[in-house]
Amino acid sequence: MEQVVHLEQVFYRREKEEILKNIHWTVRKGDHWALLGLNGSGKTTILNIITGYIWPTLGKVTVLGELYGTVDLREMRKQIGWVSSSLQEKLYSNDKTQNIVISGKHASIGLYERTTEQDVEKAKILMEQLGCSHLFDRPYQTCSQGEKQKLLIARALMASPKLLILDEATNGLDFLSREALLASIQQLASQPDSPTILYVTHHIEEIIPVFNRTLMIRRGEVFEQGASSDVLTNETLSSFFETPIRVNWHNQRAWIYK
Ligand SMILES: Nc1ncnc2c1ncn2[C@@H]1O[C@H](COP(=O)(O)OP(=O)(O)OP(=O)(O)O)[C@@H](O)[C@H]1O
Repeated sequence: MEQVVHLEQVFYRREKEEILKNIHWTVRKGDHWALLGLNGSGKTTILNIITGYIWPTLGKVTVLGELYGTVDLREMRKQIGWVSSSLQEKLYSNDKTQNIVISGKHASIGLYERTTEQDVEKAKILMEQLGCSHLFDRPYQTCSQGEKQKLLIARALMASPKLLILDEATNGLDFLSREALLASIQQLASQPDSPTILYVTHHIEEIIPVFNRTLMIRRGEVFEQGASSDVLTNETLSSFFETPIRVNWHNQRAWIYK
C-alpha cells in the first residue's frame, strides 16, 4: 500500500544530546496514527522532521513518495496540514470565521487573495463536516475554544492536504467539547477521501477507533508501534509509563486506571 511517511534510521542530535534515536516508522495510506509520548519524548521533533522544519542528523525521510533532500519543501508543506494550539494565537481574532477557514487555502494569516464562490462553498462544506457551520459569519474571537479547534481543522482542510497533523488538538477543552471534537475527527477520518491523520496526544482515551495504529515514543526512541488494539494493553502501557496501569476497553476506546 502507498506510503505517506517513511522514516528510516532517523537520528537527531543536539549539543551531544540524542533527541531522536534510530526511528523507523512507516505510515501507509488508509491508516490513521496516534502518537503517544510523555512531555519531551520527541513527538514534536518527529513532526518537525516530517514537515521539513528540521533536518535529521542521520537517516532517510520520505513523505508522500518524495525523498527529502531532493524536493522543494515549500511544495511539500502545501500538502501537509498542521493544526496546533499555537496557531490559534497567531490568527487575527477580529476576522470572520469563514475568512479564517478560507485563508487556509493560501496558508496565510489573514485573507489577501480574491475569494471565489467555490472557496466559500468549500469552506461551508468543511464547516458542515466538522459540525461548525452555524458559526459562519461570526467573529472568530467570539467562538469557544472547542469551536476554534474545529475551525482550525476546517482551515487546514481548505488546502486539501494529503497529510493532516493534529497536535494536541483537545488542549484546553472541557469534557463535552473534547468529545464533540473527537466525534468530528472520527467522522472526518472515516471519509474515503480523508487525508492521512497523525494525531498527537498525551491521553490514551483520545485514541478513537479511527486511529487504528499507535506509535509510542519514549526518550527519543520508538517504544512500541502497531495496531492500537495490540499496543494499548496493560502490559505494554505499564512498561511504557513505568508504573502499573490497567486498561478498560469501552466503546472501542482504551481508558486507563492506575
Ligand atoms: N533545538 C533543540 N536543542 C536542544 N534540545 C532540544 C531542541 N529541540 C528539542 N529539544 C529537546 O528534545 C526533547 C524532545 O522535545 P520534543 O519537543 O520533540 O518533545 P515532545 O514529545 O513534543 O514534548 P511535549 O509533549 O512536551 O510537547 C526535549 O527534551 C527538548 O528539550
